[in-house]
Amino acid sequence: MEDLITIAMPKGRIFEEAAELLREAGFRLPPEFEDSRKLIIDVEEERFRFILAKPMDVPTYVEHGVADLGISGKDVLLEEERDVYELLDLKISDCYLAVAGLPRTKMNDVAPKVATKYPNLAARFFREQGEQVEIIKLNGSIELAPLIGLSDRIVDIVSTGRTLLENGLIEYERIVDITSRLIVNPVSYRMKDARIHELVEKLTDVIENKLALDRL
Ligand SMILES: Nc1ncnc2c1ncn2[C@@H]1O[C@H](COP(=O)(O)OP(=O)(O)OP(=O)(O)O)[C@@H](O)[C@H]1O
Ligand SMILES: O=P(O)(O)OC[C@H]1O[C@H](OP(=O)(O)OP(=O)(O)O)[C@H](O)[C@@H]1O
Repeated sequence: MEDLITIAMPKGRIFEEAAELLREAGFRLPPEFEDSRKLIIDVEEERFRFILAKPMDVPTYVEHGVADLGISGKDVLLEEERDVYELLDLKISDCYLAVAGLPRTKMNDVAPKVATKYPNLAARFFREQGEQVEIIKLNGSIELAPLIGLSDRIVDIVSTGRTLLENGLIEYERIVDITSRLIVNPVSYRMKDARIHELVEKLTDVIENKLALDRL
């Protein structure tokens, strides 16, 4: 279908908030949308197709054009640096990225080690600070690394701060605030501009209304 719009959705913790936002913007998503194990979900009467991907892979699908749009954490966009445009800050799933470690410790002078799920972002951050570090890529439980001597520091997401606290770690530096973004493939943006603009306008209204309510 020529004017079908495909949206890459991140499975996991962003998914429900993103689905709620889409419903509020008028999408008639099927009731089983949030519970399904299907990876492709068509909402035919609205000519939208959703594909469900790992959060870190969403920009890849959008860059390659197999998805026109995608929803992605800013952390993922900063790590992946894919050729996509960022259209809208959805203001959901907020958290931040920080440098953390054991209290009262200095980074090893000779070969400081930093464990993270975000190797590109972390390397860039320390390079910009003029610090040479060795990056150790992990896939989860990042807070474990300084506790057992794998690294001097970590670069990881902080949300409530509970994981740091319960593991006796402290934050040394806040790197960047994170929210989820709507991203678009540059070609789709030109070819399907009317439908994409319509969607962006609806989402913008919902986000602004929510912000106005929060301010009350
Ligand atoms: N406390 C948090 N921890 C991690 N990510 C968070 C948090 N709060 C919001 N986020 C957002 O959610 C996204 C990660 O979602 P999720 O944890 O489902 O994916 P994931 O890291 O690929 O998970 P996993 O590897 O455990 O399957 C991040 O990219 C970030 O933008
Ligand atoms: O500040 P908090 O509210 O404690 O949240 C932050 C923690 O949540 C994430 O881990 P996740 O739960 O995704 O598990 P993981 O270690 O397997 O990535 C993140 O990597 C932190 O460890």
